Amino acid sequence: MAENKNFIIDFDSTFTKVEGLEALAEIALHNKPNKKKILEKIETLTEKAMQGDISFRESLEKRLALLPANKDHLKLLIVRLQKQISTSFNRNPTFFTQYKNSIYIVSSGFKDFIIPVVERLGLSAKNVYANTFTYDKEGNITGFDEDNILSTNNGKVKLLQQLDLQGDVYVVGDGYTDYEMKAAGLANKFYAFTENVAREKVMHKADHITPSLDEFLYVHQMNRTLSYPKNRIKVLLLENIHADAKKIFEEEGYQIESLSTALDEAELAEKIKDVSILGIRSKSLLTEKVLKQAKRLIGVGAFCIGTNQIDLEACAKKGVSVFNAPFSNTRSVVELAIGEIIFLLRNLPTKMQAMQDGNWQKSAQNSYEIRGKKLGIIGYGNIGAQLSVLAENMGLDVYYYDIVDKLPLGNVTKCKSLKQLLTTCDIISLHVEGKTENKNLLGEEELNAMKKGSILLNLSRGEVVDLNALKKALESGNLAGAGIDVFPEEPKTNQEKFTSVLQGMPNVILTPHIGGSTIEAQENIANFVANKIIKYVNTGSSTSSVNFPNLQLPQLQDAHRLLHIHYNRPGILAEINSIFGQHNINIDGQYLKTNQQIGYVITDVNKAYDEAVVNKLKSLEGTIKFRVLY
Ligand SMILES: NC(=O)C1=CN([C@@H]2O[C@H](COP(=O)(O)OP(=O)(O)OC[C@H]3O[C@@H](n4cnc5c(N)ncnc54)[C@H](O)[C@@H]3O)[C@@H](O)[C@H]2O)C=CC1
Ligand SMILES: O=C(O)C(=O)COP(=O)(O)O
Repeated sequence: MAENKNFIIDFDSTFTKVEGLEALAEIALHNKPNKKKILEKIETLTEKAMQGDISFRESLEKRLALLPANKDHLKLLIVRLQKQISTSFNRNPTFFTQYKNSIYIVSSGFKDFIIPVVERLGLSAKNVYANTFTYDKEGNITGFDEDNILSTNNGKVKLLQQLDLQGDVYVVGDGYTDYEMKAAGLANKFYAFTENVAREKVMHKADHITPSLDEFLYVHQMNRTLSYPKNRIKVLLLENIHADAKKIFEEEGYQIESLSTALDEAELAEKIKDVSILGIRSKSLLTEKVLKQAKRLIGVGAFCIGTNQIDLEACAKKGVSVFNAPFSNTRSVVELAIGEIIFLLRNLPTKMQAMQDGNWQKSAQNSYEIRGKKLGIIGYGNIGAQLSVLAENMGLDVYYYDIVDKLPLGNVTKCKSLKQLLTTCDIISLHVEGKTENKNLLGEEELNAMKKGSILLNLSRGEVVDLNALKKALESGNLAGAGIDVFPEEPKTNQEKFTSVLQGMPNVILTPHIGGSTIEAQENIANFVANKIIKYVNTGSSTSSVNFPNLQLPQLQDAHRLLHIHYNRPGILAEINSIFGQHNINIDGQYLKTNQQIGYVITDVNKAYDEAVVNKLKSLEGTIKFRVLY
């Protein structure tokens, strides 16, 4: 209850993102030649006092002596600080209006600039306890009111003793002097506020570290703008995902752990326990066994195209939405395939190795142009279709085979069967997904059906080709070469050894699953997937999720959004709406989509609703997950 709680809030680097005196020095020293040096001295003095290394009085006296500021500078400072109110403070205006009489700004800064800033969030001057400047006749700052208790050492403690507040006292601040109020027994708890600056020494003393005001309000179960503080969302990124993803999640306020390798099942099962968002690439297997341990998982990002490494159904049944990047690395795969086709038709792998060994093999034997050759693409999806366009432009005659009806682009010829494609083409390139049905799609029989002297590319998934059969086909001379980027068993890290039956074979290109490994692709993937996940967390929007019904949702406006994920069974929407009806809830908007496993219902309701509704929705039979957004 507000009447029993008092909130002591620091100003510099807590209420605002910056230190007031430092910002004032920036303004006052504008265009002055010694600006940098003086600013550095002022910052050092501030930091020393904040860390508790020198007395506050000493720091203040020294800082003001360095500061040639006047009232005009102060006016500019106020405008600047009003724009630099901490993000999470600005995000929670109702906290300030609702508790304005119980919030005290206690600062060693100066009322001259604090009051006009805190008034912006509805606080009044009478609840601001801070120092005041003294001025000369021209309005230059000459010093500070030395009788003010806050200008003395231990000033905040003495002030709080004088205030003699009744009820609980909670201190929120970033400095050591804020902690001292708790240490003196004058506050129940000290919350180290780290949104703008995180000081080890202060955090170490805190009862609770609060990376934003949202966390403080969440802990106290008070009225707030965000239902769940973002700093509580833990993200685990594996397999060297591009640094942009970490940056994007960090800017959103999430906690990130980033590893360069994949983890095995047992390691991942252990690590995933408190993770809300998992980011992986093609190596990490996300099995049902791992998912059993994932108590807080909301979303998974496959920072690649393939999702065969993820048990998508088990994820859906756990209410975990999975996102991938279906286009971002397609061009990179296509470019590598084109390069390999040229290399293999010119017999380059063999010739290059000979040069390395000191053998000069100038000859046109076994070397061909790609122009006019027949390229057969298995799997005419995003990669296959793009390859067909580029290859056709380079003069290849393109054929494709797909199990799904696909629009042929350009002059491409569609084959009715895999056999037709294999027996027609000089080059076969695989671009199918890695589902179980595609295991050994090209085995002995299919490889034998290929034209004599043809070449094979596999840049899709390792299991799709039987490598022992491929070895035989190469040895028999039926196949003249192969480019293989993916393998049934791939090392988890760059330190692990790689072995394959194809090692040492002539005219074979072996690459370490790098079809999509270009700077451009990795950067695009990081941005695409990270933003999709953030949108899902913030709005519930599941557009382009690979295992959830896709719902594109409007921006939430002055409403609560209730997200209900359930097993897909008849009648559940009616049951949900009957709960709303029983509680007289006004529905602003409702969105429903189902897939084979699950149903996803999103209901926007007006602000006021009974908590009992949430409990009823959560306990409705068939419920998998329930989230409230506001
Ligand atoms: N080497 C690498 O670094 C990379 C590998 N990939 C792999 O390439 C695969 C394909 O990527 P996209 O073209 O973006 O996927 P996509 O989903 O757009 O296309 C796959 C196509 O294969 C077809 N298909 C599936 N099974 C088939 C079969 N048995 N016979 C004929 N057609 C079949 C599907 O109907 C679909 O049209 C990914 O699933 C991934 O495994 C993707 C990116 C990078
Ligand atoms: O995008 C895909 O499916 C790939 O195979 C690329 O995987 P990677 O991100 O390189 O582990």
